[in-house]
Amino acid sequence: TYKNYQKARTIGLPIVFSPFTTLSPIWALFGPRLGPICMRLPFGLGDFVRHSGFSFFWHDRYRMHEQYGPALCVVTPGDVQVIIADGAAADDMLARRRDFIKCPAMYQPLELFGPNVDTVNGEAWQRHRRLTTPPFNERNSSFVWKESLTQASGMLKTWIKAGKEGVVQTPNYTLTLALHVLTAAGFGKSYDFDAGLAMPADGHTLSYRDALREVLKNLFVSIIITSVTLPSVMLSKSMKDVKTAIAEFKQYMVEMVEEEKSLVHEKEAEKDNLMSVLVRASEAEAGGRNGLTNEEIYGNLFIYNLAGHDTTAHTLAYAITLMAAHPNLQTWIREELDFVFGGEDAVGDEDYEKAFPRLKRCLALMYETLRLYGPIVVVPKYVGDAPTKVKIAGKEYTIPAETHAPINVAALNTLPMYWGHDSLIFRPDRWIDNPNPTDLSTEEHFQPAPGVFVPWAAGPRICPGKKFAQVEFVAVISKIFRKHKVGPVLLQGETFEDAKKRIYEVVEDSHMVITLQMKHPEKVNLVWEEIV
Ligand code: HEM
Repeated sequence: TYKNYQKARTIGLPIVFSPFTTLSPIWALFGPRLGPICMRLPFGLGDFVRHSGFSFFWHDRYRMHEQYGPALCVVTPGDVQVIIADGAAADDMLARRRDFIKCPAMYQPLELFGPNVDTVNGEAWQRHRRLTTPPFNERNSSFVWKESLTQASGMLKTWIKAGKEGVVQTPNYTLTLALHVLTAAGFGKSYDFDAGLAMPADGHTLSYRDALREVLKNLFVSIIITSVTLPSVMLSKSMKDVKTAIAEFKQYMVEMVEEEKSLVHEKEAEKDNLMSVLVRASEAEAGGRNGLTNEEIYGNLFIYNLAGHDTTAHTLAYAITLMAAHPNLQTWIREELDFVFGGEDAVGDEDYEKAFPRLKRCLALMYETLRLYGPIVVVPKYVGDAPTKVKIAGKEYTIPAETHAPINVAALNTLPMYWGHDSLIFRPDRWIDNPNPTDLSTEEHFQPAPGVFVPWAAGPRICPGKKFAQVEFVAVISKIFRKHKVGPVLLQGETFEDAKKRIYEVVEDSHMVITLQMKHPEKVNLVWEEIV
């Protein structure tokens, strides 16, 4: 710790201590239980919890920066972290991918099917990025739009069927929806929203969707199983199921990629899904050293699924749960839906090109949900082999080699200096400039200063699925709120105001499980009704 303290002192930022290193498995395991207990210790002894682990960053929001300033150093026995919540510094760091890399030790576990665009740095990243970004084109967005509408219709039907008892566990539904959008728009495999276990393909024991769902649901176990060879007797039944799902999913990828490659050679047209475009982009370079190996293709196909699933699904779940607390916001969104789909120059539901750009309030709802309940709480950057300089609040600092430099997104999203004194209040209309109730076509989105609002990161490593997620979110919201409304099931003797308070308790009681999610969504059941 003393060595790390000396290293931190050279930086010149405020210093705090934590007994747990950034990647500490012990704290990852016990922190969620021990953290809240430690925080009650007297004399500020448990203060370290606030800067130990991403769940705690989220709960703290901007407060540690109010206390220590735009950046602080956390010294632990294993490393030094410089936590940064300064918009201009974040913008600069995100633009400099060579100076602020992804920590190899942190991302390597995500290579369970192969190296991919999310895990590599340097020249390798450039090659992966060049080939993995073309699939996210407008043809694909149009596909995402249509599939999201279809899935949302199915989801809404199930919700209406739940009647007055209400829908329990809204995130389970949005997870299914996001999975189905990915299987279709990502890989050309469509499923009905309420399909039970799907038929496995020939030679398989699980369907593609069910294999993928099992791997995503059990990511930690999947990582362990793929990184250590454990004898079969040491595996529990559920671990064996995960192992089967991993093998099945891999086999599906092998088959899909092989088939796509043979289609390329038969000169069959490219399809709109991510896999088809990725395989073709890579094949176009095959033979040269610039293509992707099969392992790299599998790695990227998996990372599309991993990065695109929980993120979008939980953002939708938070937005819908919060909307249940705000009937006035539902009216506000519906005003826009009536304007776009029912007004004088009405747009057809399926017309992605015309509808999506006009649904500014729907996208504002996504922005506001991401601001307060975004799935990614920090963007974890790392200074590699050589020290580097960064300007924080106008003053230059040198960050030593091998130092973590997480960008505190949860703090940037809530600092009153950027968002005003109501920064912790959920208010989607803060994103709309020129509000004019009589002419919605003049509404524009508010643009925060560079680096302040970076839920998808920014710069060269910005999330390539940003548009995919936006299109999916907006399509779903436009479908479910067009002719329906949602509210909480009231408990006995409860008023709507009490239920609203309960909703806020549930969304605030969140934690990080790779992404941010509610701990107990089952504490608010939601009733869906048609508007008559
Ligand atoms: C609301 C939804 C989403 C959010 C908030 C989000 C956020 C992010 C963030 C913050 C990063 C940078 C992470 C880092 O640097 O450590 C990232 C990277 C990435 N995201 Fe997303 N994402 C979302 C949806 C998606 C979707 C739908 C896909 C694909 C279908 C996707 C694919 C990726 C990939 C492949 C990367 C790695 C890019 C690179 O390192 O060059 N994401 N995302």
